[in-house]
Amino acid sequence: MRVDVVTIFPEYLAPLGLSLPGKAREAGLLDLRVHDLRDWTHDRHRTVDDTPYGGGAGMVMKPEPWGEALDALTAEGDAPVVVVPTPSGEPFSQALAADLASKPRLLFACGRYEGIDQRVVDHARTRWDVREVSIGDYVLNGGEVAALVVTEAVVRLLPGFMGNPESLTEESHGAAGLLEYPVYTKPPSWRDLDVPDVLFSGNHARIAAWRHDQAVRRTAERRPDLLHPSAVVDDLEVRTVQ
Ligand SMILES: N#Cc1c(-c2ccc3ccn(Cc4ccc(CN5CCOCC5)cc4)c3c2)n[nH]c1N
Repeated sequence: MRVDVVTIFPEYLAPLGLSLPGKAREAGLLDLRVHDLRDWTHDRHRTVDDTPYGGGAGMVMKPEPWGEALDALTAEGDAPVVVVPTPSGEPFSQALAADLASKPRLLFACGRYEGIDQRVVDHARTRWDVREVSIGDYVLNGGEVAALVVTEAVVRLLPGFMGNPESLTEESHGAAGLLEYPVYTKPPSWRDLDVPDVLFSGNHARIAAWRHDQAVRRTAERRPDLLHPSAVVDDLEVRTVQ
């Protein structure tokens, strides 16, 4: 997968060179290219913003640099999905991450200030698959954090990326749609807190049942919205009503 990120803060994307995305790049699974939007300006001050039509606080990102950047970056290679982080976007989800992971190329348009001139998105929609995405109901100062979040969530789903693909199926918001169960490691007792006995039983069926019950319990308590409406939570044991 090729991922292009266009931003006025290229250094913001440095963490993508670390940890898992970094390994993906070394393994050739991820071709990450970060671009400075100001490379597509032509004035002495490398201007990317201007005052908003209609008045209001703050500044808006000018369309011209974005148009030139998208033209240049899409002149070669696969047609990208253009991902535009925005507070007004579609909520990012594991399902959307899986959809994006199936694409050959993503191009993140990271805005700042009060956002990007709407005509940039409108014009992009005439040429590419555009996804306006929000990573949550809170306000950030720009799209770079979202690009980091979406890239990590997508890259870890790429075939051959995770050492143990089985771990992907057990995850929260994964196939089961439940939150993850509690995990433990050595020592068996720590500050008078013991690891649950079932995990020492060697009985894999019992352990699996205990883990499922813990996941159901946790989901019912913290994220009941993730439980299917047909599910009946009885003593925190979820049974789907036939
Ligand atoms: N993903 C994601 C995000 C973002 C995000 C993503 C991209 C950009 C680019 C600029 N900003 C700053 C910004 C803040 C607030 C507002 C709202 N406006 C309403 C009308 O009055 C003016 C203000 C707009 C732009 C961004 C924020 N925030 N939260 C998420 N989950």
